[in-house]
Amino acid sequence: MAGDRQAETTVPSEAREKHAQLAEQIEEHRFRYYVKDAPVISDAEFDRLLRALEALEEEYAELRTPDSPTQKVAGAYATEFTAVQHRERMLSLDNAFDDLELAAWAERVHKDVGSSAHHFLCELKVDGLAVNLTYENGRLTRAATRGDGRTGEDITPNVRTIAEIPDRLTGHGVPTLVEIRGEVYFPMEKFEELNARLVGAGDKPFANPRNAAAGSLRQKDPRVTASRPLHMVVHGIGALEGYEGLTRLSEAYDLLKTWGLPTSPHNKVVGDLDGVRAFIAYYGENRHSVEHEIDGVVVKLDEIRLQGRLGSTARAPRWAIAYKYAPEEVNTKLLNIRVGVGRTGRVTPYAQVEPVTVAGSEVEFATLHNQEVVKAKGVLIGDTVVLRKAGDVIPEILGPVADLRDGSEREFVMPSECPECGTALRPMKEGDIDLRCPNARSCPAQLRERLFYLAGRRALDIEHFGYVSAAALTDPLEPADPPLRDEGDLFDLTIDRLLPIKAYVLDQESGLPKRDPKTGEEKVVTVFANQQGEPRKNALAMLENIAAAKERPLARVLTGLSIRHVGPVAAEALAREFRSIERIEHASEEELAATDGVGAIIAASLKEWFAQEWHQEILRKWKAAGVRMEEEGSGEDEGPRPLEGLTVVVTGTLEQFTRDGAKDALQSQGAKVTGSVSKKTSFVVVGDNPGSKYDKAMQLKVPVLNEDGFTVLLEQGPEAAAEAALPAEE
Ligand SMILES: NC(=O)c1ccc[n+]([C@@H]2O[C@H](COP(=O)([O-])OP(=O)(O)OC[C@H]3O[C@@H](n4cnc5c(N)ncnc54)[C@H](O)[C@@H]3O)[C@@H](O)[C@H]2O)c1
Ligand SMILES: [Zn+2]
Repeated sequence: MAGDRQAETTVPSEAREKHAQLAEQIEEHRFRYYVKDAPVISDAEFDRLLRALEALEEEYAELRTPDSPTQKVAGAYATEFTAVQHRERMLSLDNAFDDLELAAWAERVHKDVGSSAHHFLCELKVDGLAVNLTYENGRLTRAATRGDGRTGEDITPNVRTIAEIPDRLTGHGVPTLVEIRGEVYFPMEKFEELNARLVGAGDKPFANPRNAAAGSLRQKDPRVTASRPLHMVVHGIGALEGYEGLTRLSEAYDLLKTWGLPTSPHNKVVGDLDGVRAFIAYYGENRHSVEHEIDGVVVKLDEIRLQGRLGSTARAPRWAIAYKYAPEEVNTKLLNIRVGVGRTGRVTPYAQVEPVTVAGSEVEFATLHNQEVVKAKGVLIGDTVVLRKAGDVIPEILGPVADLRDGSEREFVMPSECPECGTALRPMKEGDIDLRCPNARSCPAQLRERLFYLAGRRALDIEHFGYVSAAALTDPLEPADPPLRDEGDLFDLTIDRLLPIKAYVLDQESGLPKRDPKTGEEKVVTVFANQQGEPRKNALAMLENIAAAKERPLARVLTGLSIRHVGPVAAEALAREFRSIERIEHASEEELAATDGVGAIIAASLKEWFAQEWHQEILRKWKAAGVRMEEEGSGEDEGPRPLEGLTVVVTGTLEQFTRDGAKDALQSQGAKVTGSVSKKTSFVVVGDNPGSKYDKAMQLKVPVLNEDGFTVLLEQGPEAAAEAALPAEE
């Protein structure tokens, strides 16, 4: 035991203790991850533990014994399954967490292969679990998990339920024996559905899709596996007998594909490190356009002979490396589930979590969509949860870490009353899942959100009018009567009304008052006046900008009214077609619905909106204040509108006009342009390849104009055009 004594003399006891502690923690987490399919920490946290262990071993080489977790293929085989030997070992992969580590690996590969020409094969790192499929004379005879790399768990009956995995290899050159390595994964979009089913049956939900894949495959009863939407993608070959002449791994994949195995369409061979970098950058950007979750890119030496020359360590091949992307999943505590009230009164639960950093930003809130989603996800208030932030998408909660529950967690109950105004919540229509606060006019939350939107970039674009102003003007602490009862009063604001206002500083994301970080008290400010009671600069600028906003184009005014379903695009279409709010109001539902980019839902919503008396009052007040109610040039002074009252459909390709050009030409003379042909259509203008609208016109005997007839319409008016119309088929 001389070695031991020597080690004791050089390794400080704290380091040794630290090492033992870390190793034990790591083994514990591996057991939870590989055997129970229920990890309690995130992968990023786990990787940190492993890196800490590696760092210690870097410093004190004596600690790097063969049984250290850094030296083994992680994993185990549970006694519930029959243990099976892999013919060739299944290895793990070394990781690179940044470009420097990647370059260092490439450098070593270059050195080791010497002057031999070589290529890099880039693959996606599929986030699932590894399986080993043994085919003998083309028949699937065994499927196993990775286990500890030498011994895995027999899951043959389970794997047979996966449709993508062939029972028999077909095609030319099928070998006498081959081990196929691949990853089984669970698609993200089916994940919530699975958890909903599990929770419904009183079972534990999974924390994320990776655990769901592992848990679904490692089932005693293969019928359970069969009920889960599992997929597989091939990423390697183990033992191979009875096939000669494979030189490149990329070519081997092509061959496997001809045998019927599910290979990845994303693999790419590149000549140098810059090619690898480009691949990494591309999938870093397009991570979510892939059919499975990925946590990185695996780079492999493509030449099989050179792979053999580089060999493997006890844990991983030297000829491959896994470049890890920034993690998108973290674990955090679900502190509370609150509900927020949106611009249209929709009440949505959202999660308030212990603040965490994920994908580069600090997250404190995550949407939960509606009460059914909360149930489906199976999360309880007080749970540790997996929080995911995928790219620019708003953060979401994937699932709970059920193994960490201590019994103090409680279920979320959807409130029956609006948290801001106390009105009883109800669905808008029977059968709607979403609940709404029906107090649209004066619910402080709805009014605040509407005003904020109205002042926003997509609508009136009023500078210096932000979330705090919206809240202060509609629901101040003082004075008792707010300067705005609703958005109708916006353009009548005066500085005198603003100066006395005191209000909370509201956080836009949660709608909750911000707190002073020192005292913890809710911040109250005189929003528009300084300490001397004089107007703040911003307040004066805001008033100026409100006045200027009266001149915004009609589409923006329309957008700002927060009519359900009428966003900037529909508003634009309506403004172009009808050119004034009055004409929109008086148009029939059919006319509205026939407008390109509008449709039946928006038409119905418009009708509903105009029918409300308080909406009419907003329009009256805005009009009196001088807000633009019609498109520029749509008034009396506009010149003749010889096509007023006509409805025209344009279809097919014209020679002299683009589609928009034809539309503008018609609309500038007062015609209405719609997208579908009906009995009320005055003319259908047809270019080349007109399609079904032409047939419909013929059927309904609507006059059809070719391009010449169209010119007649524009230059000489409807009577002359009727003469120039194509003869209707009898
Ligand atoms: N949260 C926890 O408690 C916990 C515990 C243990 C492990 N883990 C996580 O598991 C991972 C470590 O596991 P590991 O040792 O299997 O290493 P690894 O996942 O980093 O790499 C090896 C594995 O990658 C898979 N893989 C996916 N795509 C591949 C491709 N195209 N080519 C080759 N292989 C591909 C293979 O299954 C292979 O076994 C880490 O992400 C770690 O964070 C987490
Ligand atoms: Zn309300």
